[in-house]
Amino acid sequence: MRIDLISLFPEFVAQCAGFGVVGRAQERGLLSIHGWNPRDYAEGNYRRVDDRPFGGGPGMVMMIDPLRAAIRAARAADPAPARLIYLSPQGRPLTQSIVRELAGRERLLLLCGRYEGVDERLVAGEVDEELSIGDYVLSGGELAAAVVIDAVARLQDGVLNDADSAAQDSFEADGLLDCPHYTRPVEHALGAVPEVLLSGNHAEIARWRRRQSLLRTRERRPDLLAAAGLGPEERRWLDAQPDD
Ligand SMILES: NC(=O)c1ccc(NC2CCCC2)nc1
Repeated sequence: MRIDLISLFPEFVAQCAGFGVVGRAQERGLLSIHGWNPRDYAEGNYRRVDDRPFGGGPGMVMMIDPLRAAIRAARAADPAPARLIYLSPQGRPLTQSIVRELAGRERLLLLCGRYEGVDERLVAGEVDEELSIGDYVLSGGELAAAVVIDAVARLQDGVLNDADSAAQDSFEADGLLDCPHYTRPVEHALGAVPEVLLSGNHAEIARWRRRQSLLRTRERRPDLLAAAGLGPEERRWLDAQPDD
């Protein structure tokens, strides 16, 4: 997958994407990230990329033309078509199902705003989709872009060495919260490991993990439980079994 970032700080996002599985994905050519800085396309000796907002008010607004030129340069750098995604609190809330959909694309163009945002005519005229990583305001879209890149990159074939780990991620499998995880030592001052996980009985372990996910989801995020489409036997099972 190819990802092009339009940002005043493209190196910021490239740095974030340089670690762990995403960094390895780049080393292995499963993912390539390219930065395009609107300042490189700004006119005048001050290379202006922002200006004061019409109608007054605090802060600055990113101007159309430097962004538009950077977008054009990014599109021209590769023949593969791509939809332009703008990261902002006004966007569609990002979910794992949207991540899965994005992960299937050949290419992503991510537009990262700064200041108070970008001129609305650029959004209306050039942006194909607006996405939000959550209901809070950041100083720039770069961190949101880094989140999208991480979530999408780990789903690329060959990125996670044990493919199951991605498939087993609760949001992956069924939209539920993840079950608890344990590792050595078995005994610890902070407590012991649930016996079932030491039993080697894989069917029983899978049942226990599923029920833990269900219990946790009901407890912490009942809204997700409703959307998870549980089978009737799981509902009975969830209500019937005592906590172990
Ligand atoms: N919740 C988010 O996904 C998000 C994205 C961008 C942003 N800030 C940017 C948007 C335009 C200027 C700064 N804040 C929050």
